[in-house]
Amino acid sequence: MTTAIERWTGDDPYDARLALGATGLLRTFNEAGVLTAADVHVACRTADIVGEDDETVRLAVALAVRAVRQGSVCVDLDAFGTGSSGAAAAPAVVPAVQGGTGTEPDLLPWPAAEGWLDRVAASPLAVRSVVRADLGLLYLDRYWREEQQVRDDVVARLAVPAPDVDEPLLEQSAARLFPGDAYAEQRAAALSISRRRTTVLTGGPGRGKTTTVTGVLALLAEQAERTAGRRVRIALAAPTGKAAARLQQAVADALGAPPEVGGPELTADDRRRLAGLRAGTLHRLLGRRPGSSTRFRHDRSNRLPYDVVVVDETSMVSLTLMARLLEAVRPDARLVLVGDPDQLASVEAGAVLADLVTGLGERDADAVAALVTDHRSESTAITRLAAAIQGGDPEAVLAVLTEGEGAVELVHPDDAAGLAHLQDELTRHALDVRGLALAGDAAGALAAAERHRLLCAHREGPWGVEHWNQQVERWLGEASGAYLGAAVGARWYPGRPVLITANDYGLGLFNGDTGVVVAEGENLRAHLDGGASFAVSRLGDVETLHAMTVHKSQGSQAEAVTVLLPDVTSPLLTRELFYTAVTRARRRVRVVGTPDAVRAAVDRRARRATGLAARLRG
Ligand SMILES: Nc1ncnc2c1ncn2[C@@H]1O[C@H](COP(=O)(O)OP(=O)(O)OP(=O)(O)O)[C@@H](O)[C@H]1O
Repeated sequence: MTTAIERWTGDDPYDARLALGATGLLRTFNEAGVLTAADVHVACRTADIVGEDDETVRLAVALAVRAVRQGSVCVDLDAFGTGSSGAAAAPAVVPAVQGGTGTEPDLLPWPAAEGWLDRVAASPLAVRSVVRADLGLLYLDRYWREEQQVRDDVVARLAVPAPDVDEPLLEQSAARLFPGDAYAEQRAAALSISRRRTTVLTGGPGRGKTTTVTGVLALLAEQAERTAGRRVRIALAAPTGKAAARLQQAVADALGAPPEVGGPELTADDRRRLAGLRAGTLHRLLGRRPGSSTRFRHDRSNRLPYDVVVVDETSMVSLTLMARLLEAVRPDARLVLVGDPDQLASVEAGAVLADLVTGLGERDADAVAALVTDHRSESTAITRLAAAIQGGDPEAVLAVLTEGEGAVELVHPDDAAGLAHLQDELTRHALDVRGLALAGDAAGALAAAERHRLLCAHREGPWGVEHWNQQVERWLGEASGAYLGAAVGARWYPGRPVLITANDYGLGLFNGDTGVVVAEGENLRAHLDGGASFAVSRLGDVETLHAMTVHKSQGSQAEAVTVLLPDVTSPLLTRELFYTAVTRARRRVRVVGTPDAVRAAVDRRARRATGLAARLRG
């Protein structure tokens, strides 16, 4: 085995992750913390049904189930087996968790890499399409089909003849909407998007993605009106409610903003043509189908009725959701996938945006438009920090963090004064939000909540969300002379920031929506970003949001951000996590962690095994 491997650890003989009935190889790998009970059970059940008793094949299937659980779409057995050369599409490269009770992964009886996948490919499990061996990788059937479908739909979209455009009009409007050298990069991207059916538009924070999208929409609306005499039908979507609300606000701001001197000029006609543009979640766009979480109302037989579909924060879109989106978009519609491929990938399996950028980019370079110029002047230190993380140079990252420009700082976890300062700031921030919420000022409380965000890698443990939520509630309670928080039986209180954790189509609530609980007379109401409000008794799946995970923070930003880096042994500590956390901040970033944790974060990649890039290339 050439790859470090993430394991669970524990010394409880009744741990639910232990598969008590397991035998042989699966038992050994389960006890070592490599496989969970669920991985073992799925492998055993499916193998039993087809009568497959080769233990190495069963182990391979269990590793494929495990891979999906960890965000990969498939597993590269070659990277695990002994005598392997360590293939490129390696499984998640993460450190072995120290102090496990079981055998160290390197000492486990891994099958020889040579011939392992071939045995699986010849097994009745592959013959009956339970698993698929393809591209040297092993897939569970569903993910293989989805990856194939995404590839086929993307390639089919590339083969559709280019849309008709009035070139002189396009050139003229592009020069008006993206004037001069300052907008040259965005103008080129906008022209390319306008002339194609499918484009991926990439760029980090502040690279001008929203400005480009707004300008493109104005170009296309003008083309539709002047050449076809009709309104262009536009859908704007993002994977979470929060990201959709942010997109909506950004587009509304761009449409409403007075033209800057030398900047883009949206005419009254542009504004009229785009008036009323609204953004929503991808789930809402595709339409719920009762009884199914993976199928939607709009699909291949009931396409979306839009000429242009723009998806923001595409890095958060899983393989499954991308498959559903691609089958629902009309083949002749323009599809613009916008995002930052350096961010963390989707919570569910896949790394679709990154795969599209590499795979599609190699197939058809014009299909990927990259914006690289930073237009944000608010904090150059944050920009430099993000660039240093992207560049993968730990010492450069530490240098930016310790230069002490005020906008970025590094606090050692043993620095008592630094932590006391953090406590003060968190308490003051929570008190501000509470004061406004007690006064019934919902808009003020929502705006105040956005001023600072505390981000953790983990949910549990001393550097996890649960601990820090309780901690802030205790400090807030002490400072305001009240008992606050679920820990003291007061789950709902004015000033409680909340995060919705499940979609509720009835109430129009989406996983990722955020808000604040506000006092209204005797009653408590949760006011959400985006305008809706509900009596707190109507909300089911909610968490407190004094702290949140970096994963959940994707698609949102705050004035200031504090990032709590976990210990170097944490498998979550990766470059993508660190970059995503830091780029949530608009003006100030405080990183709490040891220099070694910073180095480890920059050095480790959160790689996911997928075959999409290779499929798109081929
Ligand atoms: N070419 C440009 N010249 C000067 N300022 C620009 C240019 N393009 C965009 N801006 C300004 O830079 C800021 C960031 O632009 P924009 O919101 O389009 O970027 P973004 O990539 O969408 O950022 P985010 O990822 O944070 O949403 C905005 O204030 C915008 O007005």
